[in-house]
Amino acid sequence: MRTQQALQGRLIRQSNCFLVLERFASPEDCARLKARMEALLAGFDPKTISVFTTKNQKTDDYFLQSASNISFFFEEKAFDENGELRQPKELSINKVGHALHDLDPVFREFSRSPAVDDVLRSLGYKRPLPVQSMYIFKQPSIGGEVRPHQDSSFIQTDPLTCVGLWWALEDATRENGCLWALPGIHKEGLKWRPSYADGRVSFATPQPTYDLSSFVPLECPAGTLVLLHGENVHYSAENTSPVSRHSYSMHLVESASGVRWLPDNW
Ligand SMILES: O=C(O)CCC(=O)C(=O)O
Ligand SMILES: [Fe+2]
Repeated sequence: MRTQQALQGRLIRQSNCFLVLERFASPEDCARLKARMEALLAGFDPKTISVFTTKNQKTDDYFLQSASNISFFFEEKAFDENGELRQPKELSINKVGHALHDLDPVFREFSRSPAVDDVLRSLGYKRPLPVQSMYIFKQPSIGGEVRPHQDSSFIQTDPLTCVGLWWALEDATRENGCLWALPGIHKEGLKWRPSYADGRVSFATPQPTYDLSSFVPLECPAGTLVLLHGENVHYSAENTSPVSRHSYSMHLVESASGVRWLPDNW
């Protein structure tokens, strides 16, 4: 099974810039990660409020510091007009990130498993280095969209080596906000990168717009691993359905010699 996954994995970098591998994670893996996230959420005090949206990306300190923390971001639509949560905190969080793969033992074990390592080696990575991870909830009815983007815009090395690993922990469908990807776009290179002002990352420069009719839906059952080339453009729509769409994703770069981490990355 592993070899088969590894061989399929090699194809992605040469062809469509994404690959969907069903049954990569077992039902037990998915249940373990979901239960762990439930426990982390139970210990979270919702007084720490930071909203995550990709509409007009902000860089407050809570967001910036989340690179090396387990931080909680609310859905934009989680609050009523008085600023109070409309639903329990468990159904109000957009995502948790961005160092689960390092700081949490359960996510760490999953993220650094031999199966993950096999896939990365099959893609040609010699010293794959995880740089960020996140758990996205796509909450029922209020799960926010993630606008079309390339992961390499935010995670840059010279040469570019970012790759995204995205796991469906619940079935992902068009109704609950599955990923959509643009086949072949990685061949056109990196389209946009954040600018930097006063030593801070800024999303002020306009991002490219894409014709959404050219994207393909990556609908998949729980347990599926989706591999995304760093220059692939992908997005996910708002979840207006009554069903959540939990996922876990991790972004990695090559850290072998000859590859330089750009110092102005977020
Ligand atoms: O899960 C989503 O909706 C988007 C995730 C994403 O953009 C990523 O993992 O790179
Ligand atoms: Fe992404």
